[in-house]
Amino acid sequence: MGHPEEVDVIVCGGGPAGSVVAGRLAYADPTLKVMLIEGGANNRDDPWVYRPGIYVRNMQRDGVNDKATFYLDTMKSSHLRGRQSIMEGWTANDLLPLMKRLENYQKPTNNDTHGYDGPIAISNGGQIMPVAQDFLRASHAIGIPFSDDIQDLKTAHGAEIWAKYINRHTGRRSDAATAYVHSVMDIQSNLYLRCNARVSRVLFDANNTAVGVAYVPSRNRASNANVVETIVKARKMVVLSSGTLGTPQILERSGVGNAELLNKLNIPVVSDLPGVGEEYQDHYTTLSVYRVSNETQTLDDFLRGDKDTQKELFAEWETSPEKARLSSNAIDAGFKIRPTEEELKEMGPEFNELWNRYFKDKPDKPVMFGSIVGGAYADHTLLPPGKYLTMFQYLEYPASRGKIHIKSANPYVEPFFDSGFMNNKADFAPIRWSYKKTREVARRMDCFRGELTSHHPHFHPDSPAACRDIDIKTAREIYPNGLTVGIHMGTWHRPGEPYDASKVHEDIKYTKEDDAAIDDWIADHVETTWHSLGTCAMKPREQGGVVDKRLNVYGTQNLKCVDLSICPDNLGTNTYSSALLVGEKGADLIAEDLGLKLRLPHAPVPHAPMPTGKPATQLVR
Ligand SMILES: Cc1cc2nc3c(=O)[nH]c(=O)nc-3n(C[C@H](O)[C@H](O)[C@H](O)COP(=O)(O)OP(=O)(O)OC[C@H]3O[C@@H](n4cnc5c(N)ncnc54)[C@H](O)[C@@H]3O)c2cc1C
Repeated sequence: MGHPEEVDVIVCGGGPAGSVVAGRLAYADPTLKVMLIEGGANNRDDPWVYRPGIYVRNMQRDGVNDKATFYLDTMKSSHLRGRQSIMEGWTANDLLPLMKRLENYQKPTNNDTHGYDGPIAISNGGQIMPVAQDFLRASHAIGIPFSDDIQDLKTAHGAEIWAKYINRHTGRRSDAATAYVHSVMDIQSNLYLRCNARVSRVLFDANNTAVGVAYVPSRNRASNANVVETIVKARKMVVLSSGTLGTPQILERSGVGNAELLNKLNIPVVSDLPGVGEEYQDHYTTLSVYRVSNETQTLDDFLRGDKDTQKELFAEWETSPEKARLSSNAIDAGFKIRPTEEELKEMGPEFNELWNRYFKDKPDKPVMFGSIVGGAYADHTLLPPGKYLTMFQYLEYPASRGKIHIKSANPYVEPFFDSGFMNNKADFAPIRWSYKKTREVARRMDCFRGELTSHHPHFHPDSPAACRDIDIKTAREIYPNGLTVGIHMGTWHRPGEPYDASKVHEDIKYTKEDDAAIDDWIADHVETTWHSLGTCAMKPREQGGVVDKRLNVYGTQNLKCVDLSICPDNLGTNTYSSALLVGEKGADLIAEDLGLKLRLPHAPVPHAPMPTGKPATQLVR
């Protein structure tokens, strides 16, 4: 049966926030017709989505990846910082019940910040790699204490076995669509899911009331590349949940944005909101890769495509997914950190100014996150053989800002995007500091066998801080019959001594030149964590706000934004949680507007098909 041309509520975008809104509303009232329009493919029971250990496959830029859209910086720019106060109804105390409502927390805990019967399972995954314990011991040795929960809304300096959105009973990723959308579609018929469809614009009546949307196929294969739109009407509400990068583009194509830009593009102005698409934020990441001993358990052979290893790991999944190695993403431990007084002195005036203004009196705000991956998080065709671990350094509250704007009313035209990364100098010091911290942790791990020099700052070869690659003993174990093992011409390969972690007590000393080398490396390699937020901020209109505290878009009716674009400031969290939370809050607000009561707990989460012991189809799409 075809989908209706008119429904009650249209949700545009089926990421975590949109899935929560669509699923919660549809489940609340089986007579309410809800349509969820999603640009990507349906993920229902897709083994390339639900197995945590293969997630990198979904990030390959191979041209046929229907699970990702890639945004490339088109220009550079510079922005100033503008922190905002919290709006009424959005304090941690207001949101805590909603955080609990979404969780099915499966870790032991000593605090009361978690929920136990929500749709999203959280656990350590089925297997914890031994490098995680090695990491925790080494972190403790440099003053980062162990905690059993650094996500308790208070801890800002501590290390833990990393919690993940994985159901420990099934080994599966706890994705929002399965939890909130497929669960409802299994038992009710009022939720319509339209995938591979890109919302081009919102339709308004003469009073600026949203009355529907137009969408186009995600890929334009129409004759003459014409834009062929389909219209769906919404009787009650249009919700934009297309994410930090998608939502502002839809608004601008609909006439909601900076009037100057819209006039240039011949788009009739519905609401002049210069804040649309501005203040883009992210968590910035750099990653450094280390050599580890050949006995260390890592995912390298699996990731580089070793056939026997892949066969073994896939087979393990098919028989007991709940404890298979693929039931984890190999990111098994991590920390949040704040600098000491001594460390602050070395972090320069720009960061100290930011510290005094923003962090000093907020002991629950971490400056950096760090985490360990049991394997090289890199293209393995570009790496030497052997085993690796990767240290991630994440900047939680960057001062830099970016922006995204459409270049055309045509939904297929790529936008202008400036991530703004590092355009505020204050962001260098914390990343530099945490590079040093993670390096000190790595050096103290039992498995450590040197730095993969290509993935570290290029210090002067004479500097005591210069990186040292794999020692010859470990290298010989990799190629016992190799005729070139141990030769080194020039300085690019500087083998370390055979390693003994128990002898590491002193921290590496860095000179000004060393710090400059780290900053160059940061500038060259800093990356997204895909924790994008902030382009349709919830704050007063006169301050550049786009939505009010009920998530209504200023100057319009029946139109809300519900996704991470609404965040006026950054978040020291994993943003998937925050997106789900914004979805829960949005669902509450819309239910109130429509006079509905949400039904709790949510519809049962489907986990079919249960493993049969036979390999599932490994479709490469
Ligand atoms: C590779 C990767 C790894 C990540 N790892 C982690 C992690 O380990 N932990 C963590 O907490 N977070 C992680 N994140 C971040 C997390 O996924 C995001 O913060 C979260 O998904 C944001 O949710 P959202 O609902 O605001 O928007 P999105 O997830 O961006 O959802 C928006 C949805 O709208 C769709 N869409 C966009 N434009 C249109 C349109 N015009 N019409 C219709 N549909 C549209 C998109 O296809 C998408 O499904 C990761 C993200 C990525 C990409």
